[in-house]
Amino acid sequence: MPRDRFLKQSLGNNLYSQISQSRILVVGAGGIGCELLKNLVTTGFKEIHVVDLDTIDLSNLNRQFLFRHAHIKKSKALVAKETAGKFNPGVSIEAYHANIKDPQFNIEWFKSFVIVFNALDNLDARRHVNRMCIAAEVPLIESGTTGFNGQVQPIKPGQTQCYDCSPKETPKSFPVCTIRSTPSQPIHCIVWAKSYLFTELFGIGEDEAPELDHTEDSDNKEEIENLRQEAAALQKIRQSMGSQEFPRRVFEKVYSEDIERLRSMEDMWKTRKPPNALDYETLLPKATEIPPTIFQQDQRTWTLEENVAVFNSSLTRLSNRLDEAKAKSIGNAPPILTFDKDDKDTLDFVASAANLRSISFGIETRSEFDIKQMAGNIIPAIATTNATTAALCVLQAFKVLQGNVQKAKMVFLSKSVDRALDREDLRAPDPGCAVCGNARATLAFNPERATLGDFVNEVLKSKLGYSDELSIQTDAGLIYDPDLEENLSKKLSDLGVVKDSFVTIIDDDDDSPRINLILAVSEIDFPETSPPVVLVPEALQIPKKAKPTNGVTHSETNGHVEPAGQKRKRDADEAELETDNIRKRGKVAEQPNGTAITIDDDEGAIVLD
Ligand SMILES: Nc1ncnc2c1ncn2[C@@H]1O[C@H](COP(=O)(O)OP(=O)(O)OP(=O)(O)O)[C@@H](O)[C@H]1O
Ligand SMILES: [Zn+2]
Repeated sequence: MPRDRFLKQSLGNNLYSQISQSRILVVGAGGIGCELLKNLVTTGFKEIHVVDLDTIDLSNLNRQFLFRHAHIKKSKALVAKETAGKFNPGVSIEAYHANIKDPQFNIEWFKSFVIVFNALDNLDARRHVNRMCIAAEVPLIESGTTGFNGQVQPIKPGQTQCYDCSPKETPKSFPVCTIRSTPSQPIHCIVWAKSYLFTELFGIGEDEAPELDHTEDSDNKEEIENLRQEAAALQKIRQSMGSQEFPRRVFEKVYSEDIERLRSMEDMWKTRKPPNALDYETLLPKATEIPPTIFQQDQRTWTLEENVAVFNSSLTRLSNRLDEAKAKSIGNAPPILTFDKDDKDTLDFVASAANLRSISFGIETRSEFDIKQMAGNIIPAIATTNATTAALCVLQAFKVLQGNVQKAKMVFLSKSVDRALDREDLRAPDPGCAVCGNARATLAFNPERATLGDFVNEVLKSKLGYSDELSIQTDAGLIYDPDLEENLSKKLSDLGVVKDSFVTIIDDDDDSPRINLILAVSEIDFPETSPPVVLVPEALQIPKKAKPTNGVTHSETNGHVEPAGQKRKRDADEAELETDNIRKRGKVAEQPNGTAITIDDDEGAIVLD
């Protein structure tokens, strides 16, 4: 078949046959996932499993090209299987419309794959797959994109850093006082409009908003109390929703009264510019003259009066919607509205309310288009970035599959004039990493018989030589330490140690503790004569904890060690090519600046750097 002939030519016989026998997993069938599936299918992988929990949305169609309009609301995984399957009739795709964290995807299942690809969009799922791959000792190709930036990280358990070896940024939240009293940037006003004003008027209140960080509350007790009273007053105004007076009352409350109150707190403005109250009466005549089409002009910043016009009109539209919802609602829970960047009424309200607050505080205003990006925390997804990143994932996977993990690289894609692609050597695992800096084994036990005492005394102390200073943690919490002796007589199964969960043994010895031991739990039907609990493997060497190396980790490349992150020009050997041989075998075109080499020989290899 011609397809296979060309694949064999371009990949070489060995890699080709390895690829065609590899059972692989793709987690996520979104932006990167669609591109990846297409690449994997056309590269000759024959058994691909794909998991995605979501259904197809209209906004996915511009880049998730395996999906069409008719597929909206259908399962991403199932439609991706159908469409990508057609690219190569020889492929078998197994699709799961499910969360990768579901118990059916246990360590045994992960072990059945030769390699796993992450094409996810959130930290939590990425961390989970990383942990499962480490436990199952399966290589993982981790990837992600934001706008023009992309990143690929090959992870080989035990040999390279895992996803959790380096700290990750958690989503940004803002102290509540910055948002409610002392904004200084447009984003502060946008968060105020979206998470405070919108939810107080149409939702269930600000306390649920993830963008608001209440940790500083205890330092500002008095101001927090004032803010609570402000919110309570707004709740009263909410009761007049639907009346002609409603927009005026909201406006005057938040842009006049509340601002005057803030202004009167002189201490607050010693080092900052105080805000100015806005006067509804003076603004209204001009605002009423603004044509109603103003809110369609979302690419330019609106004037003060234009913002007032959009504020009034969106407030009326949203009030009417809430009224209609109330008329239709059954049961006790009052209907609410939630902000959605694609819901024009809610966006109009948030954009105009944020801009009015910005004007009051002397902060620059933004166009509705910009506010949409910021309020939805969206950096636009770019199809080209996803496509390039997915291609890089496959190229890195080749190296891992060929056993050349020392040649695999962390690859960065960016919008740069000089160099769109950059790479870094993979680093050695961080000994202090909570996920991979641990010893691992399997804990097998008989749920009918095994007690915590059997486990602690027979296995941990007798066989592995732990001292009394140890504690045991399950996914649900602490089940043993020297103060929890009463648990020793309880069955492991009654303490939450269940199949497919994890148990962590922490050595609390002061002098030279061992690294944590993470046990993946499996239940086995033991014969009556065998011990009720065993570890696999039984003889386990658990190293002592090493002192972290202050972030200066080293990576091994071709047998020599060099500081991670230090860039070195790739030589031909590293590019998996013997320059001389290539020159003899095929055409080598070296670009004048020496940065790119293109090889085109009879075996079809093309390498670009
Ligand atoms: N726990 C999980 N289990 C399975 N699939 C997941 C899980 N978490 C996220 N996903 C999937 O990962 C994919 C990530 O794709 P992508 O980043 O393109 O996001 P999207 O939701 O499709 O698009 P956008 O967020 O840009 O609107 C999504 O299809 C999402 O459903
Ligand atoms: Zn790690």
